[in-house]
Amino acid sequence: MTRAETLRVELDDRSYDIVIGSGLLPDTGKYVAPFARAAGVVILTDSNVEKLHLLTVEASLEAAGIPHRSVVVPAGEASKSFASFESVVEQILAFGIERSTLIIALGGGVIGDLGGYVAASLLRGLDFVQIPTTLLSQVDSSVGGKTGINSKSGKNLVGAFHQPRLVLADTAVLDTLPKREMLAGYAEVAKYGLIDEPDFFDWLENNAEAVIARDGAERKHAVYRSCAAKARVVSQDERESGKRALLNLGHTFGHAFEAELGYDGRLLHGEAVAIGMVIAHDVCAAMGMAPAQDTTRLMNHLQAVGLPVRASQVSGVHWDIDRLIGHMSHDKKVRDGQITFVMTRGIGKAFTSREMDVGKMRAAISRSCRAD
Ligand SMILES: NC(=O)c1ccc[n+]([C@@H]2O[C@H](COP(=O)([O-])OP(=O)(O)OC[C@H]3O[C@@H](n4cnc5c(N)ncnc54)[C@H](O)[C@@H]3O)[C@@H](O)[C@H]2O)c1
Ligand SMILES: O=C(O)C(=O)C[C@@H](O)[C@H](O)[C@H](O)COP(=O)(O)O
Ligand SMILES: [Zn+2]
Repeated sequence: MTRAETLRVELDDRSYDIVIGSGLLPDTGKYVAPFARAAGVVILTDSNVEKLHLLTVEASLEAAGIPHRSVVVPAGEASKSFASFESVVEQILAFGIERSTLIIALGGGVIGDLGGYVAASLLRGLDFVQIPTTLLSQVDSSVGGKTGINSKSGKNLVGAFHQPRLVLADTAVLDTLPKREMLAGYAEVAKYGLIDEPDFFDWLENNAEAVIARDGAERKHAVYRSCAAKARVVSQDERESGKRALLNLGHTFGHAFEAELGYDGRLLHGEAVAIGMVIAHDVCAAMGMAPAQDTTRLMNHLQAVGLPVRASQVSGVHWDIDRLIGHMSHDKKVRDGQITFVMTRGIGKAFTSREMDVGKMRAAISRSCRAD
């Protein structure tokens, strides 16, 4: 077995490990065995990951004597839908499952969110294991138990908190990931530095290229550090009643862009988050609470790695600011009709507040949407 590092998400009654290493996928059976029963496992994956990595996982389960079946959905955000949820649930029920059947979500955040919600719903709750295969899912979505699908009204509006039993992150599988997807995941890596780890942001400024380019020590460090940050927050605030909301930095804006485009792939989640994080810094600078140089520093870094930093970079879209602000009203951080925003005093100094200057926010969104 390859050398792996293990982190633990500490929760009252459902603590679990995050195992991170290079070349773990062929050992899936050994890692999953403690959670698999005679009823076996159902692997949920998407049409891209099926071609690249499903056989490795199936062979490993075979070798470990674990009965398995697979369900494949089309790749992409559109699979986080009611239609896809129904189709997956019906296919799995037709297999004849039991409460001890284990679900494995093998794929990116779409598969993790959909698979986790399917697991939460089937027979009122099956155990599941996350095997994240994108940078985004390895550093963020596989950890923390937020599962769900999108609705016409907005992003992730239907779902459940359902923690996995194990997260198995093989950094070598990222070698097959397209560059654009790698960059989208990188936005969520940078997010941890921006929230409260300025030293990590400094490190990323010097090492981003290596993190993105190859399965080496830098990539493993970035995945480990991101998971450690997320595990810490989730252990303290599993259900987002306080600190966990910081993980939403840039998301109130980013989700509005995604919803407006109907999740059609013109803007990936991580790209939307990159643009949203810039808006968050920009509006806080305009409100006089953060140094304007930090917005510039953030934009320079994201641009240097190849991420979009303005909504105007999505070609052929004329953004309607009122509609974008309308989408924001569906944010899950709305209380008593008011959004709790993730604001910042500068890089590494994020905080939550309801004291948003709506005029300055509108201006910051407009600056992002305007080509210049
Ligand atoms: N639950 C959470 O806490 C959380 C956190 C962040 C994001 N999310 C959600 O995650 C989703 C985005 O996840 P994502 O960026 O992983 O997208 P994704 O799941 O769509 O994967 C991106 C693309 O990469 C392909 N792919 C996956 N692994 C591959 C591999 N190893 N090699 C080649 N291709 C591969 C997929 O088929 C897909 O086309 C969004 O829906 C977002 O809302 C959830
Ligand atoms: O885990 C969390 O908490 C996050 O907010 C992580 C985000 O990166 C992620 O996109 C999450 O799905 C957003 O959650 P939502 O509750 O705003 O839909
Ligand atoms: Zn996110």
